[in-house]
This record gives sequence, structure tokens and C-alpha cells, in this order.
Amino acid sequence: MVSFIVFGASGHLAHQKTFPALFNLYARNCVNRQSFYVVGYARSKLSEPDFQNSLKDFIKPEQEQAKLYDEFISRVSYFTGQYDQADSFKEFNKYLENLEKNTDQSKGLRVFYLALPPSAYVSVGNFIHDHVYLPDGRTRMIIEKPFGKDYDSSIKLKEDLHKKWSEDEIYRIDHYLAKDMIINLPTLRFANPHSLDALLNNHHVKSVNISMWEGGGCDGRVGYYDINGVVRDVLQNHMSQIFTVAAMDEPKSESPDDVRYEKVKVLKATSHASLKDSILGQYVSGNGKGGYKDLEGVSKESKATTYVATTLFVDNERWKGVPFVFDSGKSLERGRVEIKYYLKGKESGIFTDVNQDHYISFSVQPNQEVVLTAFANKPMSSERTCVNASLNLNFKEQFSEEMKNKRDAYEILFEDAIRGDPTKFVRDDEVEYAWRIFDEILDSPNEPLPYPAGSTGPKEAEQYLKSHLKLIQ
Ligand SMILES: NC(=O)C1=CN([C@@H]2O[C@H](COP(=O)(O)OP(=O)(O)OC[C@H]3O[C@@H](n4cnc5c(N)ncnc54)[C@H](OP(=O)(O)O)[C@@H]3O)[C@@H](O)[C@H]2O)C=CC1
Ligand SMILES: O=C1O[C@H](COP(=O)(O)O)[C@@H](O)[C@H](O)[C@H]1O
Repeated sequence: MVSFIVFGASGHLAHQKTFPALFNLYARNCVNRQSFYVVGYARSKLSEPDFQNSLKDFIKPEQEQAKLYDEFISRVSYFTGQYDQADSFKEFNKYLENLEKNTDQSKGLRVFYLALPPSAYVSVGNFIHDHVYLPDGRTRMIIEKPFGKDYDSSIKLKEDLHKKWSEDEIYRIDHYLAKDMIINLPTLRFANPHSLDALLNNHHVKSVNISMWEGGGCDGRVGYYDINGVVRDVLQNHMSQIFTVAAMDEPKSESPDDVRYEKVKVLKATSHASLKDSILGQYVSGNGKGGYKDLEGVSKESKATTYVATTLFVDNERWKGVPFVFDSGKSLERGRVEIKYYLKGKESGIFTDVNQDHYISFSVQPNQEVVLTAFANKPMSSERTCVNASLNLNFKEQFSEEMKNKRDAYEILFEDAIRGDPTKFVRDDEVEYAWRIFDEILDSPNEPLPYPAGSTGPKEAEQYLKSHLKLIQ
């Protein structure tokens, strides 16, 4: 039997992401339906039917899933409790034992998911361990970013959690690790050593651009965003994770630890971001959209950064000398996430007269696509006429059947946590090294550079990207 317990069940994330993902797992038969129970836990005093009803607007079953939805909801219950009182957890243990009473309790698994502000993690983690913990690897705790607010606080959080929990019981979510293209990247690279991965090193690559552009602004999240900004929000976590998968060497095996060992090796060999070599910006009104400071609750003095461009180097054999340039922002022209490895031009031979910023790109969203741009001779031309061409692997076209059943990242991660596979979760040392890399640019004393909402970022970023990526055009 699996009991999946959602702390903070009354909140935004639980409704938006957690319960819909749990329903999908159930509907797709990815869990044993007969022995799967979901319990919402929060302080808000809600009756079970009221809580179940509150999920209706968020879970969107297909027409033919109506019966499954009712079945799923009948397995969702709700418990009102505190996060800082032992009595609540003692009561909760009785509640869970009662729920699990008709099953073989020596085989039961409890997965605790903390959709809570991080300030509650340690207290809740301690009480779970003291009062509702099952031994023998049958308890897992999933936590959400942010894992601290800088290097020092992340170490403290780790140490506090490790007083009771072993590392292999803690599952730190970074949902980017469960995006299609990121899951696919090791296969695309290491299963194709003579083609794709053969290109990905400092013999062929002159620079790498990891971009995470968001079309949306910070509406509805200013309380969180104003103290965190873009570096804490996405660069230290999602973009670092993309970076490690994009830069790592082939792991010795597919075991979670071998994979994460290679990712950590990259982070350890990586330089630290500096304020001197970064562009930090904040959106102002433009293109018919309001600016960051126009949002309710934002002070006119706010220095929160909503745009960043920065550059890192990896000091290892594969990547020595290749700049990894990151750029990310809110309220940009469009949303797109991609890794682009820019390829070197020819230095000798018969084609040195043509040069272009050719690249191999892995697009994470909105489309999942691998593109290799290259020169070709113009067809039907008897003379040598180099033109730009491209080789494309578009997931929607080549895997049309599979892409019809697209799964949300949370669904994939919950299934992995239930199965006990931590590969797509973040290990403690990954978090620490990533904080260390970005510590200097977390809180800049400088005024962020303005850029119009709906644009491509601060005007200074254009030149920055061009020169750091060594672009010709
Ligand atoms: N929302 C999102 O899309 C994402 C959120 N996250 C992370 O997930 C976690 C939860 O996010 P979200 O659901 O948006 O947060 P909410 O603000 O909605 O909080 C979730 C629940 O936690 C309880 N809560 C709120 N404030 C406190 C507090 N100060 N102390 C203890 N409990 C509190 C409330 O439940 P009650 O009072 O009923 O107990 C609330 O319903 C956060 O760590 C966030 O950073 C990560 C990625 C995306
Ligand atoms: O964690 C976060 O991620 C989202 C972007 O996730 P996506 O799956 O929609 O690309 C980001 O908008 C948000 O600010 C951040 O907290």
C-alpha cells in the first residue's frame, strides 16, 4: 500500500500541480489503484467533502475518465493539523494506521510531499520522523525548491534535515529534470557517441548558450519574487540542472549515484559567476504591458532582478576555454528554453571563406526539437554555393503517438519517488555547489538595468551575448 501525504494541501501548488499529477498517475494506472491513498494535510479547517470539492477546478479528467475521477476522489482524504505540534502528528499517525489497517503494514510505503514554505521543512520533517515514520526504507520525503536562500543557509537546511533523515530518504524536486528534452539529453548524447556527442567538446564548440526566457511576468508572486529574483528563482536551480546535464560526461552506469556524481563533477569544476561579468535587469512597461514596479505590492525602490545574463567556464578536458552563457528573464518577448552549442568554423582547408554561427540546439520548450545547422551546396547549382541548411529531430513529428500522451513533469517525478528512483531528484551536494557558483550575484547592490516588457531584455545584454558567445553575426 502507498500512502501519499500532501502537506500544505490547502495551498496553490497542491491544487495547481500536485493533485492533478496524482490523479493522472492513478488514471494511467501508474500506481496500484487498489492500494493507493492520498491524504491532504494542512492547518485550514476544511471538511473532507469541501477539500475534495476544492480539487474539482484543478483536476481535468477526460470525458471518459469521469468514473476514474470519482474513484480517485474517494481515495483522497483530508486531515487538519499543525506543522509545529507533536500532538497533531501523533493523531495523524493514528489516522494513517486506520487508513492502512486492512493492508500488510510491514510492506506499506509512506511518501510525504511538502508543498509548504521552506521555513516549515525542518519542523515538519522532524515531526514526521518522530511520529509517522515507517522504518526499512518505507518513508520518503519530497521537498520543493528553494533549498535555502544562499550557500550558508542551504548548508544549514541540509544539516538540520540530516539530523533525522538520511540523504536517500530525501527527494528534492527540480521539475526541469523531468522535462522531456532533459530526460532525453543523456540518450541523445551518450547513445550517439559518433554523431551528436562527438561534437560536444572544446574541439568543435566555441560557446554554449543556455536560455530560459519566460513570456509571463511576476504577477501574483511579488511577495516571493521580490526577495528572490531571477537568480534564486531559476538560475541556481532549473538552469544549473540543465547545465549539468548538458555538460556532464557519460556516467559509469545509469545508477542514480553515478549520474549525480557526473553532474557534481561539472559543478565542482565550474567557475563562479561575478557581478562584474553579469547583466542584471528589471522589466519596465513596454509593448502594452506593465512593468515590474507597476505590480501591486512592489516598492518603487525595488532592486529585484527579473533578467540575468552571466557566464561560467568549466575547467575540465572536455570544456576548457568554452564559455557557458546563461540568459533568463521574465516578461520577455516569448517563452523558450533551450541549450545551444555554437560550433567553431573551419580554420584551414577549402571552406574557410564561409563562416556562420552554426549550432546544435536542444529545445526544451515550447517544442522539443534538436536542430543541427550546417552548410550545404545549393541544389541545382553547378558552382560551389554554400547555403545554410538544417537537420531536425522534432519530437512531435517523429514521435507523434508518444507525444499525444505527454505527461506532466510532476507526474513523472512522483512516480519515480514512489518507485524509489532518485535519479531525477537533486542530491544535497548539487544544491550546495550550485549556490556557491551564484552566491556573488544573488543580491546585487546595483540598480538593475531596465528593459521593456515584451522585449529581448536590456539593450546591454545584446552586446554581452554576442561577444561572450563569440558570434559572428
Ligand atoms: N506555487 C508554485 O507554482 C510553486 C511553488 N513552489 C514551492 O512550493 C512550496 C509551496 O508553494 P505554494 O503552494 O505556492 O505556497 P502557499 O503559500 O500556497 O502555501 C501552501 C500552504 O502552506 C501553508 N502555509 C502558508 N504559509 C505558511 C507559513 N508561513 N507557515 C506554515 N504554513 C504555511 C498554508 O496551508 P495551511 O495554512 O492551510 O496549513 C498554505 O495553503 C513553496 O516552497 C514554494 O516555493 C515551487 C515551485 C512552484
Ligand atoms: O520554479 C519555477 O519555474 C517556473 C517555470 O517552470 P515552467 O515549467 O513553467 O517552465 C517559473 O515560471 C517560476 O518563476 C519558477 O518559480
